[in-house]
Amino acid sequence: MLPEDIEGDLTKVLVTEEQIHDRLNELAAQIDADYHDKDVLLVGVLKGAVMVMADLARALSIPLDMDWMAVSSYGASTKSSGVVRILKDLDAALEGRHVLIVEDVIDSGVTLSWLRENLLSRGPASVEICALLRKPDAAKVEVDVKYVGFEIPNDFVVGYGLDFAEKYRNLRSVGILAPHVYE
Ligand SMILES: O=P(O)(O)OC[C@H]1O[C@H](OP(=O)(O)OP(=O)(O)O)[C@H](O)[C@@H]1O
Ligand code: HPA
Ligand SMILES: [Mg+2]
Repeated sequence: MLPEDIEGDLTKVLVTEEQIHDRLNELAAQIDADYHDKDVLLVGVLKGAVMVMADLARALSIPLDMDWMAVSSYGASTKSSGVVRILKDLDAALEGRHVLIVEDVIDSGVTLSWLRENLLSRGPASVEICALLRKPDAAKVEVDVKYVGFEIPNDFVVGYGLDFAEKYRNLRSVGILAPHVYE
């Protein structure tokens, strides 16, 4: 259920709390199998990936480390600026590490294609990506993503970590933001 004062801000709920929970468990089973003999470092991309990271990490059975990076390209807008900035870098060194980037959404692909290259330049053993949502029709840059939760239409969505101007991140489901909120 949505809080009453927010209900009118969404045109519809796209992915429910239960669907997210079930899909993350499926992805966690794949990741457990793929990394059973490897030490994995989960890299969460602040702030949007906080919820995915927290729930995915708890669904995994393999031992793992967690680190965080903050990058931003949207600010208080529904359009990517196209320029990715590091707001907070990783604490961990990546040489020889198996890195799994955890993201909320791949929209234009600009953030993740930039981030993958940036992390690859630090000498890790591998870099893969797990994203809860992907918008295939919005892709400006192709990104090779190993684990995807849901493919969604090219609408601006909020909830489960995803914001508009820092709001709505705490919604339990993912919904389409009504255009009257941002137009
Ligand atoms: O594929 P792209 O078009 O690059 O968009 C995806 C990125 O944009 C959002 O982050 P944002 O810059 O809004 O920062 P936030 O996570 O703090 O909200 C989202 O969390 C992804 O990181
Ligand atoms: O649809 C979106 N919602 C929130 N943040 C985003 N960042 C890229 N795409 C989106
Ligand atoms: Mg954002």
